[in-house]
Amino acid sequence: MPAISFQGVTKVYQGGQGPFRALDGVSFDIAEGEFFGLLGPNGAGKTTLISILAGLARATEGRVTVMGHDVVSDFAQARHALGIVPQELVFDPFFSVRETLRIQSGYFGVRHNDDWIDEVLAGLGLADKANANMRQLSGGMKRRVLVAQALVHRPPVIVLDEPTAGVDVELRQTLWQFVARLNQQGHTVLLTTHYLEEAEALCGRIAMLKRGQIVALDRTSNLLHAAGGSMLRFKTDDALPPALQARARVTGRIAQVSARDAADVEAVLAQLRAAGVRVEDLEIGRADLEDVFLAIMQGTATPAPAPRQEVPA
Ligand SMILES: Nc1ncnc2c1ncn2[C@@H]1O[C@H](COP(=O)(O)OP(=O)(O)OP(=O)(O)O)[C@@H](O)[C@H]1O
Repeated sequence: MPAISFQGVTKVYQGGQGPFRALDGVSFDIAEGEFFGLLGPNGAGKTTLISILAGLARATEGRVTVMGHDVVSDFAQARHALGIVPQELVFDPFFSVRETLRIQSGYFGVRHNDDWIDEVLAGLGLADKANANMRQLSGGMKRRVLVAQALVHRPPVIVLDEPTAGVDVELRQTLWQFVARLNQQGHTVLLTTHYLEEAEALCGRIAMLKRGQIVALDRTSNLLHAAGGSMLRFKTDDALPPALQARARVTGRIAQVSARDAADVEAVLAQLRAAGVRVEDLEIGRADLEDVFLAIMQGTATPAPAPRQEVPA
């Protein structure tokens, strides 16, 4: 049984300019124990998909289950299996951190869970703030409490929606260490993020969403591999020869060209030389997830083979 299953999920919004398909037949499964990344540019439909998963929005068509529970017909069970860390901060300022977490536990019918609350507080670097009032906390500390709140009922499936937007490096590290530990203990994690290096470091598989459709879904290592092994980056004032233009990304004076392997790197350099392109500050590096992401979003890469339902190792 998958931890999360999206089956033909379509969402049509009725807007001023007629109906708009924010999601168009999204289907994929996330297996139990996976650390899964959902990436996409602004407006791709990530928040819409997460809202449907959380039971906050209804799919126009299709079905979503969490640990086998339908998010519509079996809402309470599905919601209980989920720990969702939302983007926005909403708290009652008069309660302490511990009270806030106890109240949240109560919503899920969980009591006498102070040992777990202590573990979560320690894991998130909040142990010394347990008795502080919410209004005394900095924005970053409040964000940690938000994560703690999502975890009080020990959900098997943890959903992090842009959890590190505008968050400092220290919190990002604390958060990732803790979430990685929970994942090792068997919790399934679904992460949406704009920080591609985070997704690359943490996620075993990644789905990329573009205009409401899944355009790539594979193991992170396969996506990186499919993008071509290397990336040449250099500065130039000259126009690239047409053959290279087609596979280059140019931003101002900076050009980036992907290459499959060392022989291909040689071939690119030879083409530049033959065309008389003057190159400065040449660097040859490994393609990273950002390269993959941009290539797929711009349609210059063959995306990884159509969504595969591959069970993680
Ligand atoms: N309530 C709504 N009514 C009409 N259109 C909507 C509504 N909510 C979202 N949309 C549209 O659906 C599309 C997908 O939005 P969504 O918020 O899911 O994208 P996203 O991938 O989460 O983007 P971001 O990274 O900016 O958060 C967008 O074009 C958005 O304008």
